Amino acid sequence: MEDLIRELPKVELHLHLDGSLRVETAIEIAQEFGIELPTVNKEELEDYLQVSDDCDSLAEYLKKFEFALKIMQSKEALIRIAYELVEDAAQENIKYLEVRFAPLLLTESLSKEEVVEAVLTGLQRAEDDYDLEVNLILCCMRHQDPSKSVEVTELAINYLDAGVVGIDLAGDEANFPPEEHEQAFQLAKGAGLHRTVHAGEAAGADSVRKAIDYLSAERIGHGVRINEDQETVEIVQEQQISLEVCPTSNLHTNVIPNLEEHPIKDYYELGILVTVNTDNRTVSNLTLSEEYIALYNSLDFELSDIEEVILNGVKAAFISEEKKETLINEFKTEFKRIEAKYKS
Ligand SMILES: O=c1[nH]cnc2c1ncn2[C@H]1C[C@H](O)[C@@H](CO)O1
Ligand SMILES: [Zn+2]
Repeated sequence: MEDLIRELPKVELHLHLDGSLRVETAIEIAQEFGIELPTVNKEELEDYLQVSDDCDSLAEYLKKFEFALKIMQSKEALIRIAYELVEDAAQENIKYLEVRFAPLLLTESLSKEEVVEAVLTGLQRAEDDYDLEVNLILCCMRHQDPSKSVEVTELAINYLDAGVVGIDLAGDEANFPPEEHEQAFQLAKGAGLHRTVHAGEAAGADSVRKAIDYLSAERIGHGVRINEDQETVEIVQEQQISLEVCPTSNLHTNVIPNLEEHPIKDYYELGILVTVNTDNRTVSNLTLSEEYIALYNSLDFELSDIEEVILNGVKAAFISEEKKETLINEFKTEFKRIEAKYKS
């Protein structure tokens, strides 16, 4: 079953570039550019880039991005890291990928335009070399002044036809409410940019409601805690807001006590459009296939459920209805072929 899951065509919608760089790459870039790291030993550096079992909150989890952000301040680094992330995704048969990052955290020596262009270059080179489509989402950060979110949105609008499809709001949810960023998100909506918001992770259902009401979120990053309020669950159902669920990340930020108690199965059974994602491959030391295997082993998802969740990912993707239909048909054919192969 595990091999079969690895082979299934997949989609990933919630994946942070700065939480997913290869540890070896971090070391090589640091050496090449004279960036100081606490250690150049791979196993030791993993402790700085990966979350430990005793991480007890999102705020603590977010500290794991410090060294990655230091390494990602040059064009060369950004091109390489973006390329390698798509390569890693292609290796587990991801056919459609949305990558996200916060451009304003990477402007120590580059302009924000140079940052976005370097990432797009890396993504597009990998798209040319591998059989998958990739789009980019730019993150606004909760702790930054709302005017910075407007700046990120304007940047996203400039690259709307060049690979950027939407904006996100990320960062410390417990201490910074979403409504302050309303102007940016309404600007995005008016310009035809898609909107996703991290919510219902380190704060409750109220945070999800605000993301929908003030920020016109079409998708919610995580949304684990919507079940704290029945009305919010109903709104998510009625408005067909999709959830970018990242079960292992939720375990690491201490939103759930163990995978078996993750509410994703309840949401799936209610007909909510749940999708499955890794969030941060390096921080959580995880692949998307492993995340699906966890659903199978810990949450009683059957193969048909897993396939349905994969198709939910296509339905929730920030692409045209036409592309969705093409991908859904391709995936269904592949599902049948792979199932037949493993039966025989
Ligand atoms: O799960 C998350 N919740 C909130 N913020 C997050 C999460 N994972 C990553 N981030 C932040 C840290 C990164 O620097 C930023 C942009 O990728 O997004
Ligand atoms: Zn995230």
